[in-house]
Amino acid sequence: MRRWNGWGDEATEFPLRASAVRFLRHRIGKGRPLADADLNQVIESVPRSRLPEHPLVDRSPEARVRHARGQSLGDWLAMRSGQFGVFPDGVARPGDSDQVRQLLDWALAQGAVVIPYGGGTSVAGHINPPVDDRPVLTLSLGGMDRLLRLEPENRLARFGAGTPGPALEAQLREHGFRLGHYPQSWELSTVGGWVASRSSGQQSLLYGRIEQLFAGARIETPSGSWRLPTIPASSAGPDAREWVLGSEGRLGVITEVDVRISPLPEFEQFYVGFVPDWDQARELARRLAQDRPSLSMARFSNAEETRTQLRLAASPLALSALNRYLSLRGCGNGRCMVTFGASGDTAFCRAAVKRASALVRAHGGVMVGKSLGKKWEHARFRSPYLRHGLWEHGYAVDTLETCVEWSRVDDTVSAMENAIQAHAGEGEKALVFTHLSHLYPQGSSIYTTYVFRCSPDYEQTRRRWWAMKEAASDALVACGGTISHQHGVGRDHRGWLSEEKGTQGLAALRALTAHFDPTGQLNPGCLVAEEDRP
Ligand SMILES: Cc1cc2nc3c(=O)[nH]c(=O)nc-3n(C[C@H](O)[C@H](O)[C@H](O)COP(=O)(O)OP(=O)(O)OC[C@H]3O[C@@H](n4cnc5c(N)ncnc54)[C@H](O)[C@@H]3O)c2cc1C
Repeated sequence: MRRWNGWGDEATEFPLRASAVRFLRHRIGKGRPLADADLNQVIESVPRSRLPEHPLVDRSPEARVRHARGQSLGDWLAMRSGQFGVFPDGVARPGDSDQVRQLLDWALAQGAVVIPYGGGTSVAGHINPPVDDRPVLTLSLGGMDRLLRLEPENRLARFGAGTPGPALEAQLREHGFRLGHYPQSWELSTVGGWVASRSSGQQSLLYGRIEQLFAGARIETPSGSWRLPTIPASSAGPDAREWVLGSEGRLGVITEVDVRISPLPEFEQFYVGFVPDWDQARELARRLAQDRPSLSMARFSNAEETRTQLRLAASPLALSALNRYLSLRGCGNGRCMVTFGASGDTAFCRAAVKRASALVRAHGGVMVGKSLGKKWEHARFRSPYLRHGLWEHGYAVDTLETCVEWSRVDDTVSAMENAIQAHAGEGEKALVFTHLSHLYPQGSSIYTTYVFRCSPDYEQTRRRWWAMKEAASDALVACGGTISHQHGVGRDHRGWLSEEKGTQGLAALRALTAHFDPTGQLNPGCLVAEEDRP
């Protein structure tokens, strides 16, 4: 069963090793565990629903609790403390596009706010019901999780928008295909959510971001139904698919998604190497992005991330043997971990791996065999469970991400990390570390994680979290970065959108939402603010 107040399945744990707890205590102080609220108490606090009965709408308090929050740290603190603030008035679970149309028309007639809900894995406040005089209906697409059409010749597949990653890949695998879109939230996030929030998967180097995989859709909007055809390419004006990508539930409910698929790879393996320092790691990343040696993924951890990841994952004995070996091979304390993978035709992949390994060595580095690569593959979707292990020991964790040109990478990393550290709180420290993992010839995404110990109470912990997030967001935007490379805008990042879109761009975005949703009932406050409407 899915956890009501955290990540993933209740049966899956990721406890911290004793050596990892010692490491955290040494770096940021002894953790301060906070007491968790009880589900039954939270259920009792849910007010009466303001929606009338409907056969497809569940108004039970438990369903409303389970759909009230996403997965940002702010959401986590709200769920753990039991201080939710607002709950949706009902949760609808349609089984097909016609039922979505029916529910949307019904909700619009009730004057209700409608929040499209995929997997609820948003980390930017996308699906949180707003404080509103109108009732709120959360429209969960989870029942629409099937392969609807397959066109092998055209390498196209159509899915119900609520299909989560594992179900999507399993249905394609039966026919010898894959999508290849693997965000870390893959276990729970859905194909409709990926499109609506412009997601990027771990193997974007080969398969592309969701923009490259998204071919067409059916969308139920307040203004009517809309089918986006799967034309491979067109010069007939702006591409309407771009309006839907990143629309965050503001234009309509995506009910069916057409995606571009690939044959299952003949070969797929992941490898780990180390280079002596960050300058080498960043230059190697740039070289790989610009030479395009046909890898499917590549990730470059800075020295702090390398240290922390190995401390959390490896036994002290194995770690000290590895460190000794790396030091002997010229990768001392500043060592940075490089993870890369190749997928596809065997001969092609072997050549790509050979070339990438040679580049690691050319940057003073060393490859360490396949076992660490296998470990990465095994843990790639398990790491979100680490949040639980940290929380039990009194530590909170959050991430921030952006994308900048290569010439700005170093300044942006420093600005983000310093801003977080400077706002960790009086007498407090944060453990801050960064990696580059989505590479483009022009630049790279930057992904920064920060771990800090909780304050003595929830409110202080929340305030410190927001101070760090706000300062780092100001810093990354000041460096010319986007407020989000892959997590989207939601409600949490809205304040930083104008720097990227400009006055004209924002006005056009508002006009677009007003066209599809003239009465402002679809996910108001997400992406752009209501009061800013023309
Ligand atoms: C641990 C963790 C790791 C993550 N890793 C990644 C990562 O590697 N890459 C990445 O890109 N993101 C990542 N994310 C963020 C998140 O998973 C993505 O934004 C994902 O695309 C959201 O999908 P979802 O189905 O959960 O959508 P939801 O969270 O349910 O919704 C997100 C937004 O999309 C809208 N929406 C959802 N479905 C529809 C629909 N059918 N029609 C219209 N609007 C819809 C919602 O209204 C909302 O505005 C991560 C999140 C977590 C918690």
